[in-house]
Amino acid sequence: MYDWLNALPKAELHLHLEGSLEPELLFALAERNKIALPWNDVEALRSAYAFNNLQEFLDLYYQGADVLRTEQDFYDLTWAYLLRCKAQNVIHTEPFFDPQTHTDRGIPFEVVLNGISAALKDGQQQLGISSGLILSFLRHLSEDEAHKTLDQALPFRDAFIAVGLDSSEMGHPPSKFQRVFDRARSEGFLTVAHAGEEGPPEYIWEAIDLLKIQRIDHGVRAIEDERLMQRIIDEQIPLTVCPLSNTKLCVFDHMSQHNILDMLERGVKVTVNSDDPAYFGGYVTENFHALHTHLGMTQDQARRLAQNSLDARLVKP
Ligand SMILES: Nc1ncnc2[nH]cnc12
Ligand SMILES: [Zn+2]
Repeated sequence: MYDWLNALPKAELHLHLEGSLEPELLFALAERNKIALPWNDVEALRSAYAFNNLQEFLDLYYQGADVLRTEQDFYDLTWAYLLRCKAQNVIHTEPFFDPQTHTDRGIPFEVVLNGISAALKDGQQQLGISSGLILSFLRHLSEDEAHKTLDQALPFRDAFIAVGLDSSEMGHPPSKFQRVFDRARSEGFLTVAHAGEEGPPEYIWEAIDLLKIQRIDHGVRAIEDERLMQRIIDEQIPLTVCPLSNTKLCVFDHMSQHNILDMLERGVKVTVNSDDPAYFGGYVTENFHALHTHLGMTQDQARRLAQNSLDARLVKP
């Protein structure tokens, strides 16, 4: 089944480039940039990847991103991810990057963007993988900070298809970013937002009604609100679900409790994604395979999930 799932053509719609930083590359970049690390080796770092919640993961994710300093570093990060896409027949990807994670450390916005964009262009030309980049605001920071990031992005507007919202969800509802999302939409960007990963269904309502999103990232807590479920089904609002992430971050205690196939069978446009594969133990195929192993996902269900990912692209082929 693994090989069959791997060969299925699919799109990835929820992937943080910073979360695809494998420990081996993290160590190589630390050496290249002469940065001392608090871990002795790759194994010691990997063994730190045990999380009780989103925040514990984010603390390590931001620490790991500190090795990314130069345009070449961002190129290498993105290229390594695109090679994984090629190996798993991901024919299209719409990755996130978090500019504030880097600009707050003094890395110029253009350094980050140039490295990523050059790799995405090579991915199209050399690997045949199409893409659309999503600029994600960090929700634990202020809306003013997000406005400044949007200002920095406007001269490069052709490099992005959408803005998104990620980082610590609880206490940072979508409504906090309504004005900057209004502005982004008026500048021609599409919008997506993480909502209902750890946060309540109310945050999903706000993402739909206030941020006017095209897709919900995660959204698994929608199942707690029947009226919300009907809305998502009626309007076919896609959810970019990340099964391995949800179990690693204890959103579900075990994969056998995940609700993605229940949602699929109820007519929700759910898709399968890897979120932060270097930290959660697998890329897209591993996520599909876990659904087969623990939930008995059939080939027909896998085909529908893969088709949903192609249908839910923001960049139409
Ligand atoms: N799963 C996730 N949720 C929120 N912010 C993130 N940043 C990277 N991964 C994330
Ligand atoms: Zn995410």
